[in-house]
Amino acid sequence: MIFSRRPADPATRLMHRTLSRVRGHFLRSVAWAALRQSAFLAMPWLLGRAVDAGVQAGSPRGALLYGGAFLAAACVEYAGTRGWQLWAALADNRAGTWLRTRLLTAILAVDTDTLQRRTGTFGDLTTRATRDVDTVIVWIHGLTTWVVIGLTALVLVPAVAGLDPLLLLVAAATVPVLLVVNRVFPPLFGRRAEHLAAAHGARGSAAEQLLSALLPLRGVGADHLLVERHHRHSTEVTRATKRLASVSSVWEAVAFAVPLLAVTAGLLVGGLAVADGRITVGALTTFVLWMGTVSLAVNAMIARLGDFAEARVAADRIARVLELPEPARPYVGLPGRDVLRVDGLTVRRPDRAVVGPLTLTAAPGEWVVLTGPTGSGKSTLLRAVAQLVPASGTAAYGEVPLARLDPEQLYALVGFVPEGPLLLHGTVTENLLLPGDRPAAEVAAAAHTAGLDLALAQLSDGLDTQVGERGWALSGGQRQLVTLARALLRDSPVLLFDDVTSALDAATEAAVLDRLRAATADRIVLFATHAPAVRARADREITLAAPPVSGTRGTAAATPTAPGTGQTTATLPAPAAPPAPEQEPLHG
Ligand SMILES: Nc1ncnc2c1ncn2[C@@H]1O[C@H](COP(=O)(O)OP(=O)(O)OP(=O)(O)O)[C@@H](O)[C@H]1O
Repeated sequence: MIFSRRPADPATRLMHRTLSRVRGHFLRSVAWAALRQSAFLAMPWLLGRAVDAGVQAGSPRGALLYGGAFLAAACVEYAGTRGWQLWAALADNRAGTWLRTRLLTAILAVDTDTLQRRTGTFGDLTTRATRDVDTVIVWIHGLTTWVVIGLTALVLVPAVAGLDPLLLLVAAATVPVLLVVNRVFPPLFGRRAEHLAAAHGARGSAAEQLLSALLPLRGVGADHLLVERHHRHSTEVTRATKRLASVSSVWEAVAFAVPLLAVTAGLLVGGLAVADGRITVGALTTFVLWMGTVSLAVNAMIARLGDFAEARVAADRIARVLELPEPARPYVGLPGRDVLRVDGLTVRRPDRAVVGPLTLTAAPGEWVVLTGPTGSGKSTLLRAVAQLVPASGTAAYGEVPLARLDPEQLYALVGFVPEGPLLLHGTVTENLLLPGDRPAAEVAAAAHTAGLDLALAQLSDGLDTQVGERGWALSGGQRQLVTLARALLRDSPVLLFDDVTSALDAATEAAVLDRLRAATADRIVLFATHAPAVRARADREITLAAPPVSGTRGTAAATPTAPGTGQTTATLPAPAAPPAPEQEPLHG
């Protein structure tokens, strides 16, 4: 049974699971489609009967009777088609929503390194959530057609045999040819569909980079490279589309021609049978019309096989993201205010120097600064504490390992502000309230602590200022402070700040840090920065050693130093190892 068998490979398993989510809608569409096809198949028979027995010279009775019967069949056909398409559309819509939700849930439950390993780039990930999901739902939409095809075969085999066994033989001669055709083409079609999906993913990435990096690269005169890269990938999509279309067009044309050849043969054989008096003209009419229906059914079958091949490729791409670990279950018994314990936290990445180990304990009210040379791993370790990159060692709040928390609990406990502030199109307030609604007084307090009154002083709309796409209508410092205020609003007992004051002038930075220090008297703050102003206000400082030269194993031991001194015990930094390219290089 289509819903109960457990298929082996992840793509087919995902397709089955998606279908079983919309079982009710699908079965309704099947019922309506069966009704429609029954009426559709009855029409040639009615026509044949009308020719043979119904329509007679001198009497309108037969014409009226068969005309009425034909109209009734047409009405049933209309109602059936409507019900079929309606339920199929509802099924595919619901399936698409379910798949996209699963995809988003899986993405949110996983760290960025793992996600990147599985999907390559964010542009490609977007393609999986859009084009690939759409491809799967096209398959779901078309699935009902198989019932129509099956019903056609079920009805027409005995019906054609009833007209004349010789006609059935002619119709049956098409089957082996069709089987061969449908064995030769699908593997080739599948390979080319796979190539096309990959080309779409690469173009999605290029489009994403074009939009996000155009401004910075225009500054160095490299924007044309992004445009060229997008163009190159578009050309590849066009090429892959043409290659797929060339297979599918031959496949479809050959498969469609076979039943038409059978009609030709049937006309000859049937015509001779009419001449012999073995069958009537009406029966021959019915046969020819039915073979027309067979042509349509074969055509639909080829289209559905193509949909299936493409959907398998798309489902495989989606399944590779969904294979990510299941989200953690909510942890019961979360402590109130407690200490943050980081023990031997180490990040290992292929072809990169080891980052860490980091070991520290911080109590509520403490500010700990993580400092060290460029590339020493400050941001990486902060992300590892926030569970955003996979790491060995532990980070725990009290006795609760952060790795065991579900995302909701983790984000309630740990607020992380990355180095590059990202805002969404809308007002400052809307950006502050992205994590959820908060009372106006709390918004005002967080905005004040983050120094938005200072940073937005020259903007007449204040917190109602439109920030523009990705916040580009604000200055770098303003953007940093909005993201800082947004994190403060979450009231998390642990705050991780990655160089969040790097774009501020000295006076604003000092004012913001003083307010922040006062507002976080009962919170743990971990700062990754070189900024002297932050280091001067910290209780403790941990200095990471310089990253080792590429190819060697890391020895980035963390060295604690005296509280508030701003002094480090690190030796002079060695030159940072150049990072291995992760994506297509910009040159060439
Ligand atoms: N997603 C990633 N995949 C692989 N390697 C990464 C990734 N992110 C960072 N790295 C590498 O980890 C190392 C540490 O980078 P990180 O950003 O943590 O340094 P940092 O000390 O914060 O530097 P800076 O002071 O410049 O902000 C670098 O060699 C970097 O190339």
